[in-house]
Amino acid sequence: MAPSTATTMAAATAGDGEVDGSNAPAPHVMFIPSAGMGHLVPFFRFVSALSSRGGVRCSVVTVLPTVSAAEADHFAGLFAAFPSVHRVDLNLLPFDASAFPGADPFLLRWEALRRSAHLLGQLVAGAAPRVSAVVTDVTLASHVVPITKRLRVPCHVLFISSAAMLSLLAYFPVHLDKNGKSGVGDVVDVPGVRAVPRPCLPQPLPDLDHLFTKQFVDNGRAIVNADGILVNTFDALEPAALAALRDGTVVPGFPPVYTIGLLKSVGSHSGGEKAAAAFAAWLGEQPARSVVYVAFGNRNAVSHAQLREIAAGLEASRCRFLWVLKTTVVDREDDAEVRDVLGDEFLERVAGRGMVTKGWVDQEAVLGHPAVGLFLSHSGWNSITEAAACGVPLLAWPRGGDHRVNAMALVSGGVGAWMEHWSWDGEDRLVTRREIEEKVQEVMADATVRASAARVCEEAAMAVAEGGTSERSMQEFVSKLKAT
Ligand SMILES: O=c1ccn([C@@H]2O[C@H](COP(=O)(O)OP(=O)(O)O[C@H]3O[C@H](CO)[C@@H](O)[C@H](O)[C@H]3O)[C@@H](O)[C@H]2O)c(=O)[nH]1
Repeated sequence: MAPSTATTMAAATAGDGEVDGSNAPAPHVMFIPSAGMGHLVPFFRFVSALSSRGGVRCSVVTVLPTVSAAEADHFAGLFAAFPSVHRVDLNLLPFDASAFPGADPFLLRWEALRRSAHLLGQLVAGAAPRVSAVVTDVTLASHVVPITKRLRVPCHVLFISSAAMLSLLAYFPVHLDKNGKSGVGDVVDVPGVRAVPRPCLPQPLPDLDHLFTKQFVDNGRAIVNADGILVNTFDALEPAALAALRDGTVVPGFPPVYTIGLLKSVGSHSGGEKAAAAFAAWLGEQPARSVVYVAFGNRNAVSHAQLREIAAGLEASRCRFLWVLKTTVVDREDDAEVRDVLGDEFLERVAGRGMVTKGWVDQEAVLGHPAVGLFLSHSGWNSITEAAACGVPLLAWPRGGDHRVNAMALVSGGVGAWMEHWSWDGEDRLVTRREIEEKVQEVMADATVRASAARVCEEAAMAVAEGGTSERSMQEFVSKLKAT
């Protein structure tokens, strides 16, 4: 198979690949990722993990055009690092977004992808060797699951958030059916897992006509018909949610749940080596556990007024910090300079003890650096899992979407603290510099939180080691693939 070559649909072939000891042809898994770095990063980690094990042919649908430069870089990085992973291009059909004024660009991309889903069906049906199984991103589940059923190809859903969030997704349609005209109500009580109060739900969810809600409900109904769900978590981190999903308490007849986490990068996928070297050099000069790493993911623009409070709070905390600052929703396509946002004077005052960047940072590497002692984060699930894998306590400041549900899971899992009353997107109140200063200082000094995060780190390592829960789950999944 030619490395890293794009194919047209008709020529989609995964090449000869490997065969297992029985001389049976290796199963061919076609991956269908979605958009947004928070979705692509774990998807690529899983493709890398599966590909590295050998004995499975992997092909990855690459949707063109990509939403951002960061996404394009990551696709290129995956195919360069794993030449045996086959690239299958899909050109999106034109999509008129005018019906959804002001909608989030990633939500629009998911909708465009969903409306091109029949093309995905042709890619699956036309591939050679025959596709033995599909792994789809959850955002496309309601379109991909029925297509694969028609084609009689097993379909697994890769769920890139917490098991807690998976339980909410699976149960939410049942909740709506039960509630009838009352709609969402004040609380969604997910059986066997937890009651999620309305203010902790993703913001658009109470609006049943919202595009997000429609996709959420459709996907929630569809995943029940998938052949399995792969979740980037591990049993000791979310025992209650996983047990309730597996034993049918959340939704009767729920498909098998495979815990495959915590996923880590294998090989190099991201650009920004120069920047990474600069941060590593600076981190290398800082005392152990002295730096607060501050980042709110790829999709969370924080208002300028709130950014100024964060800046003042970090400065007043007298802690060292590395801050990845973002002011727009699409990954890194952002023209404002750091000094335009924070001012030269601030940057001069914190010079030497604070680094601020708007570039792409290798977050996994930063969290793995011994100088980092705390992660002030929006609690996107990838950020939580990366911190957990490194034993870095997290101070969660949810901004939107699944963040508050994830924050509940991180607190019960022992990964860190959650500022429940700090406002998130759409709420007016600014979190003040004083609140940020005090909380950062408090959690930095909290030995109990630190010890708990260190314990989770050990448990995470055990889960993926030989005989660990996630390793066994992964083996079970691969055996199932080989049996198809
Ligand atoms: O400069 C950067 C910025 C981001 N990242 C990586 O990008 C990912 C960010 O993921 P996450 O922390 O989950 O945040 P979002 O980008 O906000 O992710 C989206 O997807 C997640 C998984 O579904 C959800 O939990 C989030 O709510 C949703 O916003 C992580 O792997 C980071 O390591 C970097 O490496 N460098």
